[in-house]
Amino acid sequence: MIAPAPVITIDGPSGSGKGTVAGILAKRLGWNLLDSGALYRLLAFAATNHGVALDNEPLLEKLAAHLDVQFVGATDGKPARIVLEGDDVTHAIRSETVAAGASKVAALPAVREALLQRQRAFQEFPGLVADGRDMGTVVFPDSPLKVFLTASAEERARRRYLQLKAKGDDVSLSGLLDEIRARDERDTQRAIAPLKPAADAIQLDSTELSIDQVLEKIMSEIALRDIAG
Ligand SMILES: Nc1ncnc2c1ncn2[C@@H]1O[C@H](COP(=O)(O)OP(=O)(O)OP(=O)(O)O)[C@@H](O)[C@H]1O
Ligand SMILES: Nc1ccn([C@H]2C[C@H](O)[C@@H](COP(=O)(O)O)O2)c(=O)n1
Repeated sequence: MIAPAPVITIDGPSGSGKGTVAGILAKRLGWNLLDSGALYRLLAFAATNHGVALDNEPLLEKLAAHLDVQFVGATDGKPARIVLEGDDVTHAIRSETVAAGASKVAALPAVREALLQRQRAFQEFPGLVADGRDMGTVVFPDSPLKVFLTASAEERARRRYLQLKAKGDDVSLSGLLDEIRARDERDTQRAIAPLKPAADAIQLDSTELSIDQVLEKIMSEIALRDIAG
């Protein structure tokens, strides 16, 4: 029997650097990338466009099962464009409003079930780097390397502040810290697939680490496990 493509999972709270690190790692290894948070963001965005309430589980389940989305091209390990129902929503789904909506729909069991196979379909050769909240605990429990990446809420808010300011968004540091804390609370306290480290995850606190230092630590775990050939 042929072994399935290897998966490296990177889970953690918002702003810990998962997406950044996963994108660079996927590019460096030449592997596929799954940004699972994008799927929850896309669902929240589509629901709002279609006038579906973010707590209407039966309708959200249907929408999730039939989500018409394409991840187009790839630069720096990330899709160049995300197209939802024919519209380019690459940037639109990155707002804090959409993030808060994503965190709400993600708490619904039927929604998570409807998105499960779509996420698993990303497991293709030569390998997959998957980032999210439950990649190591639920979606890819057999992953040979699970990383749980954290940072203090203050540092994550600071990073998000710099990121959004650089885009020209009018945001406040204290507002972002409140949003991050609210999202942490929802993501860790929900009944299904809560944000938590898998029992066999390695935990990395990036509060005082640069992106390169985080990558270096993960690369040495990859080498230790001889995962990437
Ligand atoms: N170790 C680090 N040091 C400094 N800045 C960092 C570090 N890691 C990530 N960043 C920056 O923090 C911001 C948020 O990072 P990123 O989007 O990767 O976080 P995330 O965990 O994927 O968040 P989300 O779950 O909300 O998508 C980005 O601007 C990124 O460049
Ligand atoms: N595997 C995942 C990925 C994401 N979510 C939810 C929780 C987050 O608050 C929201 C947005 O994710 P982000 O793009 O910020 O990583 O989606 C989840 O429940 N499970």
